[in-house]
Amino acid sequence: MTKKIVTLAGDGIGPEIMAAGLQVLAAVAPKINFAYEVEAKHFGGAAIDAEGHPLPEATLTAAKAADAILLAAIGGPQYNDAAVRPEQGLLGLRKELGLFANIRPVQIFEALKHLSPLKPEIIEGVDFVVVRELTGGIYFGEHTLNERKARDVNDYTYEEIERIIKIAFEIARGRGKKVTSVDKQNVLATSKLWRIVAEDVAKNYPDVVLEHALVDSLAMKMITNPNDFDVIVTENLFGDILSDESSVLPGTLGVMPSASHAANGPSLYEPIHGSAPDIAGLGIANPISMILSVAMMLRESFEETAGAQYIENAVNKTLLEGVLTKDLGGTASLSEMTATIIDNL
Ligand SMILES: NC(=O)C1=CN([C@@H]2O[C@H](COP(=O)(O)OP(=O)(O)OC[C@H]3O[C@@H](n4cnc5c(N)ncnc54)[C@H](O)[C@@H]3O)[C@@H](O)[C@H]2O)C=CC1
Ligand SMILES: CC(C)CC(=O)C(=O)O
Ligand SMILES: [Mg+2]
Repeated sequence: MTKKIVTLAGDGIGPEIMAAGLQVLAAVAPKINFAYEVEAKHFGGAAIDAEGHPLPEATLTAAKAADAILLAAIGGPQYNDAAVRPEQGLLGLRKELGLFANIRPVQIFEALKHLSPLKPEIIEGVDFVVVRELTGGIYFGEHTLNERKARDVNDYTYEEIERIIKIAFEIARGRGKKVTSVDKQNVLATSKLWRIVAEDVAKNYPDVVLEHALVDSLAMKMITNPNDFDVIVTENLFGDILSDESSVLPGTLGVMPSASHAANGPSLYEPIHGSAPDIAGLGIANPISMILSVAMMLRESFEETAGAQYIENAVNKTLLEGVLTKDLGGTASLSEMTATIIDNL
């Protein structure tokens, strides 16, 4: 049956990397007999410009009816002082679709080892997953701002914490059997509850080791001892920051994909980075984050493991051949890298 994929290209480098991701999908589909149709929708700043809202009704309706959603990136400095910002569309979409579980894998491609700013012996074998809670916490609490005082509310219910911790344990069960739950339990009430829930959930997973870590020192250990981690689970804000930090291990945000899942309904796949306004339109963005998001979609929404593997192998081969974009210290353009990945499929 033909699968319906809704694409949200968004802003900045978004349209460039989305085009690359779709070219790779089109090239791999015949190899795996994957039938799909694409419906492109306005989203983020592009939707504000076209329709006056970052998440137009038609976009939301199409996303809800999709089999999977591909999102590139949104945002840009031109919206910094706007009454409505692209980021509100992103948060709104996550909330509307109930995409509470954001999975951000961190792996080091063989070819990238020598490009990492860290010593090869530190990053050798690194393979962990950041599981970020995506529809609660401080991004979704009340925000008030006046000239002399501002306030952002961070709240979590037991159930919101429980469902994301369960996801982390399920993932850990299928891999290294270790969960590192990250909080700021020495200060925050939400973190005290987080730790209690983590302990409760752990009782149902005797085969998985649970450890707790405070977010400040964890941020340091992620860089000095990245091999200590298997599955890291944490709240929305900490997960946002820690996952960007984890991109230092491979050396660039440009190779970092993600998947976001709901209890029911379509999943969404997107790079972890933003719209990179500093390089937008130059044709030099690294498309791998988007291309690997396509691979995650094939594997996690459509059980097309072979298709995902074709893409991942082609990316690895391309990097080994030394076809590198500027963020990786190379001179390849986005289109040269995409074409080489397609040749290597
Ligand atoms: N999911 C989304 O759409 C997200 C949107 N944003 C938005 O993106 C805008 C820019 O935010 P920044 O803080 O600059 O973060 P960013 O992630 O867009 O860029 C940070 C740095 O990484 C580089 N970079 C990112 N992706 C790259 C790629 N594929 N290839 C090569 N280099 C890449 C950029 O050039 C920049 O130097 C803001 O409006 C922000 O709100 C930020 C994060 C996520
Ligand atoms: C608007 C932000 C919450 C987007 C972001 O930084 C992210 O999802 O990683
Ligand atoms: Mg982020």
